[in-house]
Amino acid sequence: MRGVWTADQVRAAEKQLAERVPETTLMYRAAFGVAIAATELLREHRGRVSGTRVALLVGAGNNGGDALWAGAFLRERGVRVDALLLAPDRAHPAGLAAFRAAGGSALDASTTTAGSVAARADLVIDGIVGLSAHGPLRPSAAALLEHVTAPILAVDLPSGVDPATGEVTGAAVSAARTVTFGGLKPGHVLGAGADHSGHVEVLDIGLTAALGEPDLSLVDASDLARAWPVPGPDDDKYSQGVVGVAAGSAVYPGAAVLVTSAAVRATSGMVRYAGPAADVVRDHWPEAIVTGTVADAGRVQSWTVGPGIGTGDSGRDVLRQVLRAGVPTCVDADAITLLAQNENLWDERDPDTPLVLTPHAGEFARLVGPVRADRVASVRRAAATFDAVVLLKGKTTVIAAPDGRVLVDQARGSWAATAGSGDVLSGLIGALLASGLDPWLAAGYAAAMHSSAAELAARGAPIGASALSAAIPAAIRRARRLD
Ligand SMILES: NC(=O)C1=CN([C@@H]2O[C@H](COP(=O)(O)OP(=O)(O)OC[C@H]3O[C@@H](n4cnc5c(N)ncnc54)[C@H](O)[C@@H]3O)[C@@H](O)[C@H]2O)[C@@H](O)CC1
Ligand SMILES: Nc1ncnc2c1ncn2[C@@H]1O[C@H](COP(=O)(O)OP(=O)(O)O)[C@@H](O)[C@H]1O
Ligand SMILES: [K+]
Repeated sequence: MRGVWTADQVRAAEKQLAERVPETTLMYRAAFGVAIAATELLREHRGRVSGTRVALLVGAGNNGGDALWAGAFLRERGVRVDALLLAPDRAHPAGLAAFRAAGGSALDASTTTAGSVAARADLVIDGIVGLSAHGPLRPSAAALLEHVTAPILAVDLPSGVDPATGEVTGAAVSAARTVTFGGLKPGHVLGAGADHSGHVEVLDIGLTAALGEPDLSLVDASDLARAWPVPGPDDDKYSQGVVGVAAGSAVYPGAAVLVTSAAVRATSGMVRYAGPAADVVRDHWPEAIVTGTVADAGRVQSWTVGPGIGTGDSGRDVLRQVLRAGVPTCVDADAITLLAQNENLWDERDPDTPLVLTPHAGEFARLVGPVRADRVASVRRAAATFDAVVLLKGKTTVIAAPDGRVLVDQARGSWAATAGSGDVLSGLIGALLASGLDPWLAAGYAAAMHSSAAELAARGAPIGASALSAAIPAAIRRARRLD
């Protein structure tokens, strides 16, 4: 897993390090890394380094200091570097002195020539604001940015992106690449921040070891490869877990088929379907064992309940029976709405039964009120409130455990935004729960595999949920590096 640390954690690590390493040394290391990345981008886009033009957008703090020092290094490589100072009186003094000593030219960003300097650059380095950013870019920085056509290299974070939430509420830098220090920050991986950051490179600069436990984690392909259950020599049809699917209705048989499809494809465990769409499910998935009711389903190691069951009496009865079964359960779609509308249904749950709730934003609002701008905080709170894993869907999927652990899955595209794709996700989660995975990891791994399957299925053109489901084996192969 890749860790993500908050600005406060980075500052604490810096403070701890300050006893041994002077602040200027850290800045020097950071700036050197920025300069190297700049030379790589120049070579990529202009075919050379020497003789190119770089413009620095320099704000009032240390982020601007990093940019100025990087500019000084670039001067040594024969680059013409202009620093556009957004707060000339507060530009980092040592950085500015080093930059000028190296032959860099600095001008007030409010002068009329600043725009044309920004427009002529082969590369722009964004040192406007970093960890201490609040709100969108100030108007002066936003106006300057409008002149830029060259690729932008962001120092630490793309300016205008909220470092804590990834939120973009106005003008913001869209970087081709971001060089950050110590570890990833929430602003790189959440919401619009992920797209604004471009390719993110993490430089240790001596901070990483002092960061402690990450605030959030990202699932990477190696986690999926290691943890995804595949049958071994001693496995049989029961040993990877039996998944129960309580989904669909006479009106919505498709939901039952989609959940079942994902559960069948995710692992080699057995799938039992229970509900009014039994015939339709059998027609599509002869390997599933089907019955008309949850009571007749037999033993399972997990349930997925909700998609297409409706929010009326019959749906309520289904949910009640599943909650009483006492096995790990993925509660999705109509089952979430039922829980929101009938608080007494919570009483049916044995407190030891792990639940994974998988709301989209609308269902989340029904459960606990609207998702706040700080999505992670919202989901963390909900997970603690319900003593359940809560997975909030969207391009950025946030998965929180009741103990506060959070996983984030950032989809590379939005191809999964199609009807029924949530049913596929809940089928995947059910299969991983049945295999015995920790519910938080089950939800996180399922979300990551789901977005990978969406990307593979789409390859640049819209898809339906059936195609997404059909790409699950390819996504598993890709994670296991077997494609
Ligand atoms: N913390 C660390 O360990 C290290 C930090 N370094 C650099 O230091 C940066 C943090 O520096 P600072 O704490 O001085 O603060 P910043 O440079 O992030 O911000 C400086 C000032 O910008 C202004 N500002 C805030 N929001 C703005 C907005 N939306 N638009 C325009 N201006 C805005 C504020 O007045 C703020 O105090 C990091 O991002 C990184 O680049 C590096 O030098 C290396 C080590
Ligand atoms: N804009 C988006 N980009 C990427 N993935 C998305 C986007 N919107 C939704 N998704 C994903 O698609 C799925 C949609 O689930 P859901 O809203 O329950 O749809 P349905 O009820 O039609 O199945 C979720 O896995 C969600 O994370
Ligand atoms: K920046």
